[in-house]
Amino acid sequence: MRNTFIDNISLEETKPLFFNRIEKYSKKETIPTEKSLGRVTSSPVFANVSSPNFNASAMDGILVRSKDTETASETNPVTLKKDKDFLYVNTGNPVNPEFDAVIMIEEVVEAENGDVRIIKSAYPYQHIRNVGEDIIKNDMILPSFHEIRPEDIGALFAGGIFEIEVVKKPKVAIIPTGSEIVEDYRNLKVGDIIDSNSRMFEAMITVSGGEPYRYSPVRDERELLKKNILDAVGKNDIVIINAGSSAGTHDYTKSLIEELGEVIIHGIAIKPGKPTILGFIEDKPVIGIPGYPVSAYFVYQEFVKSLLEKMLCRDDEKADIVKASLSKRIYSSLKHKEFVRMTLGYVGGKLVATPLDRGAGVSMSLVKADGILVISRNNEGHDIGEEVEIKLLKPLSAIKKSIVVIGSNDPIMDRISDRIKLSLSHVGSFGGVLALKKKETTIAPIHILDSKSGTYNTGVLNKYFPSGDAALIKGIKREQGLMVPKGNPKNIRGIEDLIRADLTFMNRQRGAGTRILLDYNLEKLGIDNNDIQGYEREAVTHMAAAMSVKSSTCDLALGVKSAADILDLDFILVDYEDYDFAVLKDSLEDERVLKFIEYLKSEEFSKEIDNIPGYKLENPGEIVEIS
Ligand SMILES: Nc1nc2c(c(=O)[nH]1)N[C@H]1C(S)=C(S)[C@@H](COP(=O)(O)OP(=O)(O)OC[C@H]3O[C@@H](n4cnc5c(N)ncnc54)[C@H](O)[C@@H]3O)O[C@H]1N2
Ligand code: MOO
Repeated sequence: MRNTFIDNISLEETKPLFFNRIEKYSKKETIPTEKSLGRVTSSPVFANVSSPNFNASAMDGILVRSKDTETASETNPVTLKKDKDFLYVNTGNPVNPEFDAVIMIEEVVEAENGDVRIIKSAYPYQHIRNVGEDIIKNDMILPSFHEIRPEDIGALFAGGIFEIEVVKKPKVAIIPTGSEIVEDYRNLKVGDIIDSNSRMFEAMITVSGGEPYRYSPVRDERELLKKNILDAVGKNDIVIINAGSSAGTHDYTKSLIEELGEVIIHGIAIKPGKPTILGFIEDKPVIGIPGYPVSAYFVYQEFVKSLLEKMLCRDDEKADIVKASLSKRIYSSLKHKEFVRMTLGYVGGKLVATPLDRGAGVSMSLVKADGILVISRNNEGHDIGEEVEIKLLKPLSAIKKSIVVIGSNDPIMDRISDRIKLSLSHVGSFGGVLALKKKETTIAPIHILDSKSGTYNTGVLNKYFPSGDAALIKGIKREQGLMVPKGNPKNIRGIEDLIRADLTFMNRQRGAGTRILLDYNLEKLGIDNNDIQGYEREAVTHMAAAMSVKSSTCDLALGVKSAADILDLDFILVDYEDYDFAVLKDSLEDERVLKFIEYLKSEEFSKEIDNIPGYKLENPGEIVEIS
């Protein structure tokens, strides 16, 4: 049976319908204070003892009676008799009740007979810490519903609190569902998906102050899922059911929540996360979270995190927001509110935001994201260059360190970014040149062949930066060639074979340097594009092109050797090309760019390249001026 009806209610309208039914969580437990980090107090905590609980010297020196010192001055020093008028004391020692002040040892002149002379009077209670200076017995150390921090633990111990009553961690059951979901990565069969979401939920629940309880993936069988849901509801405070939320034939979550309790919402106007289900069974919140990892992340953030915050009376944590200029146009549908993962970086003092992959299945877009752009439901998107607000996922100080790199893609960039923080966006060589022109990137990796001169990269910069404000940082030389299945079963020899009727090709997108190299070679050989099957099909990265060969979507594609190697494909060399870094001359003074150049010139980089077949170096880091 399919779920046919899915609501499309806004996130803003949904929240009160759900959260108004959630009550403050009242279960408590007493735990050792040293184990209380991150826990939430259930009631105010009052001190058992004062700190200090005696009058204590605040300095190393002598204990005196202040009235004995009243007349002391440089011209009229006062002598204090050993054992009678003063006692030696160290910082923290109790103050003998006979005395009422401390003079620091530096201000004391010691005579040979053991007496001392002082030249300054001491006022009553000078350098004495009174009983309870820090904490007085019965003072409130922490209020209720306070999240305990390391400094709180210190104060609790000082106040004699060795055990503390805290709110119990709400128990959150995670039930991953789907017959395709497996727990082991070995022997993966076609169709198997590793259960990654429930591992992410476990960590998120822990961060939110809950106690996760993860079930093993449940096969798509209605009765089995029902049994697991009932078990989870019996033992937990919140139940998350992952996947099976949509309209598939095996999506039982909604009908089971309906059967066992009540469904409040199925379908929210957000992307990703549309088929979310919110309901209650035995008054316990039950949330059906969509299966795609990115949908799972956002639905957790919007509902489960807020739920735990509300139950634990924690402040809802609001991300910091920054304004940034968009480096790409973003379209969005009026049907939903959208959460777009973005990378951020400073280019010439301006914060630039670039969207990452928007697919709900691309969990790496969350790993790479510096922030989130929320596009509201009544908004069709944003223009290139428009100023937008981004919710930060990383501190701005970390974002300031990274260099924005927009342009052509090469697997070597990931390796460089392991050393020098790069914020990478792959738009092809020409996209990089245009981004540089518009000052939206600091570095543009390019490999553009000038078909007249047969040289790389300088031609295009001469053309686009005629006033000479660009420069080229020499990068690497890489082998470009035909990627074909292992063993080259169709016996492909070179570019000339592209017109063979038994071969289908996969091209790269317009503007990609690899495509220009292809066209250059086709022209040299006098081949017409129209004679190539698949010329119009486009992959956006070398890896995507290699993947299409690996998955038999095509017979061959043009790309770099490293991509072919990663996927264990055969490779037929076409040419070496120059993969260099275009920059604006100004940024040659940017500290981050200087570090990048230094790394290209380093022994470490040269060793790294030596280990990867298909690359060679010729003066990496050298600056070529564009006249
Ligand atoms: N006809 C329609 N089809 C779909 C709709 C729709 O409205 N009409 N909505 C789409 C949207 S949007 C989403 S989101 C998904 C949600 O699907 P389900 O929640 O039913 O989840 P599945 O289809 O079972 O899985 C989706 C995807 O996620 C993977 N997955 C599932 N569990 C895990 C896990 N524990 N760890 C990692 N990955 C997991 C699963 O294998 C699938 O690839 O429905 C669309 N379809
Ligand atoms: O809304 Mo679904 O959550 O896009 O992938």
